[in-house]
Amino acid sequence: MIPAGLINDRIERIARDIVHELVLQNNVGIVVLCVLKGGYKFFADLLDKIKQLNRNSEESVPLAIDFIRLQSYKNDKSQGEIQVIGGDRLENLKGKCVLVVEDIIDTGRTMIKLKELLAKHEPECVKVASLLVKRSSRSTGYRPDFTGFEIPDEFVVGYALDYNEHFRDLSHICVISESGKKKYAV
Ligand SMILES: O=P(O)(O)OC[C@H]1O[C@H](OP(=O)(O)OP(=O)(O)O)[C@H](O)[C@@H]1O
Ligand SMILES: Oc1ncnc2c1N=NC2
Ligand SMILES: [Mg+2]
Ligand SMILES: [Mg+2]
Repeated sequence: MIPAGLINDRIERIARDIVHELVLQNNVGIVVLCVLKGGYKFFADLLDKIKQLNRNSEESVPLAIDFIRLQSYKNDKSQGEIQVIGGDRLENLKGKCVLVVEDIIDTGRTMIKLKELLAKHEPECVKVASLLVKRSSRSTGYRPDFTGFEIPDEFVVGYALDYNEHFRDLSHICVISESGKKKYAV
């Protein structure tokens, strides 16, 4: 389990790393791209921290935001096929530095698919921040540029992570029990 307080502290640290690496060393516009649905909590809290840091530093860079919805999980398994369900048209990413904000990298398929999609729009650079990275044998080995926590190969919910759309509203990140998986299986 990762309690909300620990998540908050870790996001403060990641925000600092991102501001140093991305915001201060960039002369192109930055677009922060939220990967819905699971990424929305990390996205909102991370943006708040980045804005706080921006306010305190003399130079602050305007951050544009964009959303894309990608779906591939049913129960606790990736369906292999990543569906792109709506989201902004990504034309305005051309020449920009894109910061992708995701909740978790498990097999890595979602991120690989997203990077392919983004490449078509010729961004200046793509950096990925994921709150969680799962150490799993199913992983393609993809690693994001910024990571919150490395977690063991367990299915977790809460803080916008779901199991068939349940438990996104939990404040903490918890491992779902076998009985919970059975009860909410589709
Ligand atoms: O690395 P992967 O194995 O691809 O798994 C990670 C992705 O799967 C989940 O999304 P999901 O398909 O559950 O959609 P959701 O974000 O709407 O919950 C999660 O939010 C990541 O986007
Ligand atoms: O542990 C997880 N919890 C929620 N959603 C996902 C997970 N792994 N890949 C997608
Ligand atoms: Mg997702
Ligand atoms: Mg999900």
